[in-house]
Amino acid sequence: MNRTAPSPALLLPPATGGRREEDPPGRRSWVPLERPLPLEAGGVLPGVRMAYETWGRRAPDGANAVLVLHALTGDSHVAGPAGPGHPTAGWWDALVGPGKALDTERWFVVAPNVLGGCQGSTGPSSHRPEGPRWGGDFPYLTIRDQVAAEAALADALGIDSWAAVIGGSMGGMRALEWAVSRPERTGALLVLAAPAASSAEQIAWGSLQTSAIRSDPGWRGGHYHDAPPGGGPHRGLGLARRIAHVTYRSEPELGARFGGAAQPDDHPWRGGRYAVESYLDHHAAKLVHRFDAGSYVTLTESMNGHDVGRGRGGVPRALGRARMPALIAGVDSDRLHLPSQQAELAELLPGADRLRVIRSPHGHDGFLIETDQVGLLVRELLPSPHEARPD
Ligand SMILES: CC(=O)SCCNC(=O)CCNC(=O)[C@H](O)C(C)(C)COP(=O)(O)OP(=O)(O)OC[C@H]1O[C@@H](n2cnc3c(N)ncnc32)[C@H](O)[C@@H]1OP(=O)(O)O
Ligand SMILES: N[C@@H](CCO)C(=O)O
Repeated sequence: MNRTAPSPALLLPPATGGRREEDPPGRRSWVPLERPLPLEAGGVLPGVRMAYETWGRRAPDGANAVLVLHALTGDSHVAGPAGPGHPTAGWWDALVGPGKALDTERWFVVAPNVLGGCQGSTGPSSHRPEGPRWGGDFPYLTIRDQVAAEAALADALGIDSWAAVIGGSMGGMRALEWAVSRPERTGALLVLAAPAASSAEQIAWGSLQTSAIRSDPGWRGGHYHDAPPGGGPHRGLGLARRIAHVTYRSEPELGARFGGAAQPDDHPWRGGRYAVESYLDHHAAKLVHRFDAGSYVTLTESMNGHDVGRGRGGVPRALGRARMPALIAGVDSDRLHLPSQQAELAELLPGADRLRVIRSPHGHDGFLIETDQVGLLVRELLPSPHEARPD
């Protein structure tokens, strides 16, 4: 068992209450969208900018471009060390680089920060074009809006069509939306641990998390970004992360790692914590220091509203449009995005053959942890070397 000392972050407020768009940019680039973005729920979002990172070299015709889409609290930093502008090391560092599954000698890998996020792209912590931060006035976004912004980014980068679109969890929802709404721009598809539509239970988990944030007095209707240091809803965000993290891991894993053990020197009988509580506190504290609560609410609501079949005659009909080669994978121990949901996708997508199963004790987070297995899927999906070279 890991014996990390209890983190004080939820007792002592963090310095900022969440990351802000002015943080050092690191290797990120930005593209401002030329026009206000029409939103599925009505209205437009003006002044959108999309942050992204790239690896490898773009072929003159852009045919070697691969789009990689991150999950809820991820960002554009798929590969590379932590550093200024990058609070965490690349979340798929094992997959992107020379000779790796996403071989940067061949592929031009592009990863945007999702619209509504807090790592460079426009979100609730961003300033309006001419005014204060959006805060609680930031509009409701759907997965479709996020993909529309990513398509505008692709336009700006001169990429007509992706050789492949790859994503897990919320990134998988967006990858699926790319395939259904823009099949001509999606050469191949890899969806990991994501459903065609969010289920009642997934919405229930999400709503517990947004309720935790909104019930924090520091939330102030979402208008907390200019509050004094630590005045934001960090307790609510920490609670949301604790709830979420349980759903990201499996019951057998938590049992094997922590069981009913007390955290050393912090026994529950003396007002202390169980080891598993300490573990959740640790993950909560880390998230509170690197993520904005407003973005967490916005993105969770986007996931809750995910339904690739909405207004398209239902899921089977919508998926029938996506005829590109597709691989659909689930994690066998995932209790949040159930493998049965991915089996449905594999059944209904014309270009998919069967469900691919990632074997992992770690639950939903297996799509982040089991990089050897994910790498094999990526290699299987991508066209052979002679079909895609930078020059
Ligand atoms: C697609 C995307 O981009 S999604 C974004 C991905 N990134 C994240 O989600 C960031 C948060 N991190 C995580 O969720 C996980 O660390 C993963 C999924 C990235 C990796 O999982 P694992 O390697 O299995 O890490 P695990 O869940 O065991 O956590 C390890 C941490 O818990 C700590 N820990 C373990 N036991 C305890 C305990 N009893 N008390 C306190 N802390 C503990 C460890 O010290 C370690 O801390 P560190 O990460 O600060 O070094
Ligand atoms: N650990 C991942 C899981 C969500 O899919 C995240 O925080 O984004």
